[in-house]
Amino acid sequence: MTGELSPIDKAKFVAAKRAVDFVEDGMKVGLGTGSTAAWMVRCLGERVREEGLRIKGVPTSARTAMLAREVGIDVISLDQARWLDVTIDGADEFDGEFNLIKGGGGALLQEKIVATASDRMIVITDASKEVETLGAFPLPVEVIPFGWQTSKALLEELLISLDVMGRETTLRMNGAVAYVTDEGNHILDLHLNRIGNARQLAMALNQIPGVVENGLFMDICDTVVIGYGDGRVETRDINEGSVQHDRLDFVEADNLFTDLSD
Ligand SMILES: O=C[C@H](O)[C@H](O)[C@H](O)COP(=O)(O)O
Repeated sequence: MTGELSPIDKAKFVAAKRAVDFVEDGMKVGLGTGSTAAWMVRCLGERVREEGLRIKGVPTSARTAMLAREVGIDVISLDQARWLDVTIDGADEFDGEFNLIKGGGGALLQEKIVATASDRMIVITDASKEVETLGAFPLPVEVIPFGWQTSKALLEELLISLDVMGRETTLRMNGAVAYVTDEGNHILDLHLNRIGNARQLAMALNQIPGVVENGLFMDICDTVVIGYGDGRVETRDINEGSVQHDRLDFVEADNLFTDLSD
């Protein structure tokens, strides 16, 4: 099966594999959402089964909860956990200061709450997600369904007042109907190209009535683990200012591969 993995999936796998080394016995762990995070959940499940690692996992979506249970992780809610030792999650973009765009998979709200309630957030990613300036990836904004078109209009006015470059705003669709998040909300994707002042935009977006949360994760991520298709892994830590390199193989992906489409 490993022979069929694309270089990008290999990169995601090795990043996930390295990141679960940070999880220790007894920890409460936030479990991210997305294709990269799904590898991490599988790798963590393997440690639970093989090493008897005792952890509690707090999933950030219904799909992650299902996968976590499938691989043998003890799942609890954030309210049961209250505070977490670490959260490991993917990202759609990250910059040099470890600020992120997340929510490409629609899970940004639970992801932000869980990551913020953690001592440490580790992002796992392939190298393609690194950017100089955030914004090439459309920025997801979660809005409540009631009056979403009014929220969209207010949001577009805000972008003009902040002089943000690209201003196209699209309602995320699921086939012919509006996409609905785990919390029953919709997502507006902002096609901005380049976000000059992400900090200012993140704060201003959440002031708009109807906006629940936005996909800018500012000052939340501590560590970025970058995987490469040839098995190399780079770990950057913002607090220690360190960069570590090593190399993993793909053998274990054979056992862990279940459903890449997550
Ligand atoms: O809502 C989804 C999450 O923010 C994901 O972590 C993000 O979209 C990255 O997903 P993937 O690992 O599939 O590229």
